Amino acid sequence: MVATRKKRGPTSDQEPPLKKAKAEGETDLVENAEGSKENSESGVMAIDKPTESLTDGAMSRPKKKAKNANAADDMQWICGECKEAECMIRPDTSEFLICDGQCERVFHYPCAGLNELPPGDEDWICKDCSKKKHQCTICQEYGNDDEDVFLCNKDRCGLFFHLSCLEVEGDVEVKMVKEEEPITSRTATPTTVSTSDDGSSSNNNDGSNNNNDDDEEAEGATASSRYKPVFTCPAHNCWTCTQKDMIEKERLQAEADRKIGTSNGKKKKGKRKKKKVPSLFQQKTETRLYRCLYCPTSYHLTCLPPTSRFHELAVLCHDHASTHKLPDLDLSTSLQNQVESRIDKKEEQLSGVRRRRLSNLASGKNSNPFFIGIRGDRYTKEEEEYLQYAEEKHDIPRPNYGIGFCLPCDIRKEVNSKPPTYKHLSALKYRQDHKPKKIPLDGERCQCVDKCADNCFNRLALEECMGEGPNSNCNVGGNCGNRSLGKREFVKCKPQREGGKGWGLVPVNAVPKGKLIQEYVGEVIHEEEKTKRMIEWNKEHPNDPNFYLMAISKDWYVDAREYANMARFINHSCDPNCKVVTVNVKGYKRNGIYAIKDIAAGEFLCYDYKFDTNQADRFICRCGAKNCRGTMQFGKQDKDKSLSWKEAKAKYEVDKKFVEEREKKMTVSLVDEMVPGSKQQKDEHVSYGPPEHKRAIILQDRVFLWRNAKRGADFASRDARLQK
Ligand SMILES: C[S@@+](CC[C@H](N)C(=O)[O-])C[C@H]1O[C@@H](n2cnc3c(N)ncnc32)[C@H](O)[C@@H]1O
Repeated sequence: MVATRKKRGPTSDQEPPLKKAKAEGETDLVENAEGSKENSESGVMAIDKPTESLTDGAMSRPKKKAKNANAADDMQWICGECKEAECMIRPDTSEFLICDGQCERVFHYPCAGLNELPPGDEDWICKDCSKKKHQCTICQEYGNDDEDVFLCNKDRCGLFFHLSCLEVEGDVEVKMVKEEEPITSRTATPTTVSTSDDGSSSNNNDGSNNNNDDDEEAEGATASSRYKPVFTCPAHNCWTCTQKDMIEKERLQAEADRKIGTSNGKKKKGKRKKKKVPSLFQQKTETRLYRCLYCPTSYHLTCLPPTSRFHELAVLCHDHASTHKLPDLDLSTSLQNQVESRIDKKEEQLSGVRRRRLSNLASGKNSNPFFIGIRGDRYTKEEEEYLQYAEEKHDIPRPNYGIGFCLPCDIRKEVNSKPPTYKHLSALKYRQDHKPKKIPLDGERCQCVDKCADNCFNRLALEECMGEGPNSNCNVGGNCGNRSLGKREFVKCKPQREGGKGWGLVPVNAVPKGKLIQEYVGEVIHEEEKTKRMIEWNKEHPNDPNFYLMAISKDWYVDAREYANMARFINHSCDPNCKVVTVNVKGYKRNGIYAIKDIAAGEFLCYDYKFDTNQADRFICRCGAKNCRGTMQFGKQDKDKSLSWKEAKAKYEVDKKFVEEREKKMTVSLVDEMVPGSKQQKDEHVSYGPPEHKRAIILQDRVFLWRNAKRGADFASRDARLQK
């Protein structure tokens, strides 16, 4: 996705997309794998001087393109609404809109509720700015501007806060200034300072001021009309650096180092005095901050704690890393990925010389204090020697990303960072108070001899065999072959990123057709609880695209959002290699995911979600299959494909004729072999499908055999397929 950026004022200290990042001491950055400046189609870019900064990035509407647009104009940003670089509603949408109001956020225009881009030469104000209501960046609750929530005073920050939330956050100084004084005076001297000694602000949420010094002035006027809180929000300080104990540790370490230096007598007479290097924390105050996509927590690049997550588009702070999702990153065009593959390539070339990985060579000196062993911004002496040696002796040119090349973190670890966490379950989790009723098994014993295969009665009735001996429903017993869900005979799988769909699941080894892969487990909840959870989740996470609810029986659902196993990662495809089948195991319905094709090791598993929704457009499918119906909703394609009455009748006639002819030809009756009981009963089984008393269960489980058996549909074409 490519977009152009509207020219804005000078930079502040926020720099959301890491893609445009330059770390401390880093030289101007990166070229693509071929060494040329990155082309704009890829969304990956070369950066000269990032001249501006916005919380969620900024793009122009077409006519507002910056006059002096440079290479930095072509870059990806994150939409303030959907928190993605790519628009989910209109994937072909390549342009962002920037709000000309106070928030200055950017949006995909469909996410801003527009059908088309407004004219480029007119100002456009987002919904929140026009209503003068914004979300508090800490608690996410909406409030009226300048009454409940207040804008951070820092130039072009755009974030709003409740004063009470800032108080909880701590360390934020709130000053009250008279409204008639220009608030924009970033230089304005506050008339009053109302923070108490313990650091807490004495302001009320409505901005009123209880400070006695100002009682006189405030008399006769409502405080909110005269005073306004002025503060710099936490987004402008590095969270790590403001942890006092760390600063103290740094100070002690520096003191200890100084003492060792002096006692070793390193300062020799006559030697040129070494330039004083500022401490790590002093250095950092000059550098940019990277703000969490969901809160004001910001870090220096070198201060990102291991519990945060990030890639070149965005950062999730230590609080949001496990509960929120990073924007999708196209690995094929990812800057980090490209740089890493160049390192790999270089290492391969050099492997005859030395086999050690560049990334293992990092010294402590400039390395990230949180990621021990990961280089900061320079090659170490050893790396320098190594590259020089390769160049001189083996004529291998130095990588042209140059010495200053720096990656914010170990690339693979971050780009392919861990899948979202959930609480692992090995079986369905029922609620004590509210549980589905046990559904008795049919009670008929199967007639299988060595093995219960596809023609086992229990299997056909979507029941697993259980027990042994006379009371069992199985003629074989033990390892009959129709007990895999009960025995949890699952296939070993691992989660893996699946482009455009978040995380997916792949089997470690090849899986033959028909095999059970995993069970879809989670909390078993009733319809009412499901509705309640959906409403709550949508309210709290309006942009979360992931759904984990699966029907298990009438009015009962499995919710795999919080409690689950790996099956929760299996994505949808319109041309699936798996299928979900609801099976009765010892009286309880369970959803097994079975292979319907031979599946190679490492091939993404997928089944048709058949989403029961009337919002087809909200559930856009990106499976890429030839027969993709464009949505994960069920039925759209089926409706299009429905036959006309004439066609249906013609088909029926063909089928009828086929069955009649086949019956005449049959020398051995399949019925006699397969179905127990008298001739009359057998015919009934075959002509009318399973017994009538199973009708409800079978229809509920969508066993289409029932309909087929009843109507005799499409036998001719099925037979033709089998013959093939
Ligand atoms: C059960 S989750 C699957 C795991 C999910 N990808 C993740 O990262 O946790 C279902 C969600 O995955 C995404 N998804 C699955 N298949 C998809 C597809 N074919 N196209 C687009 N999104 C898909 C959708 O957001 C969907 O709501």
